[in-house]
Amino acid sequence: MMEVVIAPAEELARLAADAVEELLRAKPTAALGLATGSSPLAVYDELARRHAEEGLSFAQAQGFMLDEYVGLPAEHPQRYRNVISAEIADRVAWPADQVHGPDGLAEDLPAACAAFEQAIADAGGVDLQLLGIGTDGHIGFNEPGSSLASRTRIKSLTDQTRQDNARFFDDDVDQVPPHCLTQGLGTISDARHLVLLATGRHKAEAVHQLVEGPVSALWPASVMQLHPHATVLLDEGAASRLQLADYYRQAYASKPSWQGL
Ligand SMILES: N[C@@H]1[C@@H](O)[C@H](O)[C@@H](COP(=O)(O)O)O[C@@H]1O
Repeated sequence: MMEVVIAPAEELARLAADAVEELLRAKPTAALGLATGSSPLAVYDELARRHAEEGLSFAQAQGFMLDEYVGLPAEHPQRYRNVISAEIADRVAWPADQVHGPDGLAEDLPAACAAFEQAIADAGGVDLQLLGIGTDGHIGFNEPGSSLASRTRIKSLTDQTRQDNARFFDDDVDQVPPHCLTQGLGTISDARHLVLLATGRHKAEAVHQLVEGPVSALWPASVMQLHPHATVLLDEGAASRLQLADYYRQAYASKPSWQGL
């Protein structure tokens, strides 16, 4: 089932944080899937606040990153492991050995991908996966053309994605690595709950294809239509091309208050 929620960005971040908090309070050892990019930042801010002010604990939780660049030096601030440490893990005192990612510096990259898949399996699978979406419809770094059944592997980034991410690399597209490791669409789909956040009109076409397009490798996020529990959190801009927006609003407005995401 896919649920679409259209609300102001602050409310979306609170809703996603509520889902994480509810999970952690019920299952302190839960496995959380962590996304990079701008989209989840407000969620991480809210989780950090709840950790500091309300005692929300990540001490027993496991974290699994979605993706990583290949070859960025260990200390590079844009290495996703460092981004995740700075944006969430360090702020909530999450023990570093409980936050896992595919190793973009490994000599043997396929072996690193397999080890990461094994770590997810050993943790019993991901309970809740946070996601953003690229303007070309990627989730993780599963670019258009990705197999809907793919597992963690090496991918080449599209020019579009490298241009989109150049803002994190001094606006210099040549500094954006051409390759990455990413959870596959099959890996992501195995998570028990998918929570995707998208804000801004530049995401509107990708969001329309995700929610209302045909399920197709051309718009990789559309694989979420096959998921039994997917939540899509959108602001007005990101929702601006949805054909059934009024229906989604009505369904959410009439939702029983006891029902979470
Ligand atoms: N690899 C990441 C994705 O995991 C992210 O969801 C997406 C959107 O990024 P943003 O949230 O900054 O728009 O692109 C990045 O390249």
